[in-house]
Amino acid sequence: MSMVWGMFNYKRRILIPLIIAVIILCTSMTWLFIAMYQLVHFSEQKDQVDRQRYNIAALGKAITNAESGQRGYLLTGNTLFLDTLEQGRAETFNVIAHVEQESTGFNAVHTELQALQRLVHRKFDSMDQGIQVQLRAGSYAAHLSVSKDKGRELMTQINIRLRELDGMLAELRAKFEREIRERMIAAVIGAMLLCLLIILVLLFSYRNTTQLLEQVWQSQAVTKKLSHQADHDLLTDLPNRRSVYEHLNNIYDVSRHDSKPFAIFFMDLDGFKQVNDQYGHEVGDALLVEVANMFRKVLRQTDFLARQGGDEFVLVVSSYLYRMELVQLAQRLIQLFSRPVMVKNQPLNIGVSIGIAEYPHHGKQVKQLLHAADKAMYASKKKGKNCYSFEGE
Ligand SMILES: Nc1nc2c(ncn2[C@@H]2O[C@H](COP(=O)(O)OP(=O)(O)OP(=O)(O)O)[C@@H](O)[C@H]2O)c(=O)[nH]1
Repeated sequence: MSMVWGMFNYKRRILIPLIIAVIILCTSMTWLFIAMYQLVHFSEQKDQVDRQRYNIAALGKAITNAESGQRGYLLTGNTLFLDTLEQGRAETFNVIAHVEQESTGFNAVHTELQALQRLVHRKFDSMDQGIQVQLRAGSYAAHLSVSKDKGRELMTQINIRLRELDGMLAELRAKFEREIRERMIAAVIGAMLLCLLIILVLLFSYRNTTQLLEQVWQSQAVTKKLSHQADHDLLTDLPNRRSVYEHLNNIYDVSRHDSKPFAIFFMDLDGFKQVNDQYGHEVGDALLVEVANMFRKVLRQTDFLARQGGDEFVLVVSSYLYRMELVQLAQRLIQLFSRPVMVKNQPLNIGVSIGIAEYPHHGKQVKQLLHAADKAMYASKKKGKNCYSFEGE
C-alpha cells in the first residue's frame, strides 16, 4: 500500500516539472530552429548581394570595354575595334541579365537597375550612331565630337548609377551581416538553453529515480521484515510454530516422494518454571535465547529448529541414514545441560526432555507424527526428565 502511495506521490512530483520541461524544450527547439533557418536565409542573401556587387563591377568594365572599341574605331577606322565593341556589348548585356536575375527580392535595387539599363541602351545607341556617321563619312568626322560629349555624359551618368547601386548593395550587405550576427547569438542562446534543460532533466530524473529506488528498497525491507516476523519467534529469532507446520509439510512431501525417513524431536526444558520463579521472567527470557544458541551450535545446516512455544522446541532432522544418528544427536543435546547454563552471571540448572518420532514408522501424517513426538517427550518426563524417548518405546 505504502509503495503504491509512494508511486502516486512520485508521479505527482514529476508531472509538473515534466510539463514545464516539455514546454521549455519545445520553445527552445522552435527558437533554435527559427534562428538556424534565418541564419541560412540571411547568409544566402548576403552571398547574393556579394554576387551582385561583383556583377556591378563587371558591368562597368564591360561598358568601358565596349566604349574603348568604339573610340578605337572612330580614331583609327580599324574595323577590328568593332569586334571589341561587340564583345563589350555582349558582355554588358550578359552581365545585365545576371544582375536582373539576382536582383529578385531587392526592390530598390531592381528599380535602380532598370534606370541603369535604360542608360546603357542609350549609351550603346549613341555609340552605334557615332559608328554609323563615321561609316557614312568614310573617315574621322569632326562633328563626331558632339556625339562624343553625349557619350561621355551618358558614361558619367552610368558610373553614378553604378556607384549608387554598389552603395545600396553595400548597405544591404551590412544589414544582412547584422542579421546574421543576431541570429548566431540567438542560436547560441537556444543551444545553451537546450543543454541546460537536458542537464536539469538528467539531474532531476536521477534524483527522482534514486528516491524511487530508495522507497522501493525501503518497502521491500519492511515487507521482508514483516514476513520474517510472521514466521519467526521474536525472542529467539527461531522459526515459530506456524513455520514448523509449513516446514514439516514440505519435508513430508519430499520424503514421501523420495521414500526417505525424517524425524521430529519434541523438546521441553526441565526446571524452566523454577528459573522464572526464582530469577524473574527477564532471566527466563535470556535463558531461552541462550538455549536456542546452544542448540544451534550442535545442529547441522539441514536440521530445522523452531520454538514451538513456552519452553518447547521442535527439531526436524531430515537427512540421516540410521536411527543411531538420531540417538547420538539426542545425547549431544542432553549433554549440553550437563553443566549449569550461565545467564546474566547466574548458573542455572536445567535439562531437556526429548521425544522422537520417525516418519514413516510412527505416523504417516504430519499431525500424527507431531503428536507422537509430543507423547514420547512426556514419556521422557515420566522417566525422570533430561533424557530422550522414541515413540512407543
Ligand atoms: N520467561 C518466559 N517464560 C515463559 C515464556 N513462555 C512461557 N513461559 C513460562 O514457562 C513455563 C513453562 O512451564 P513448564 O514447562 O511447566 O515448566 P517446567 O519448570 O519446565 O516444568 P516441566 O516441563 O514439567 O519440567 C511457564 O511458567 C510459563 O509461564 C516466555 O516467553 N518467557
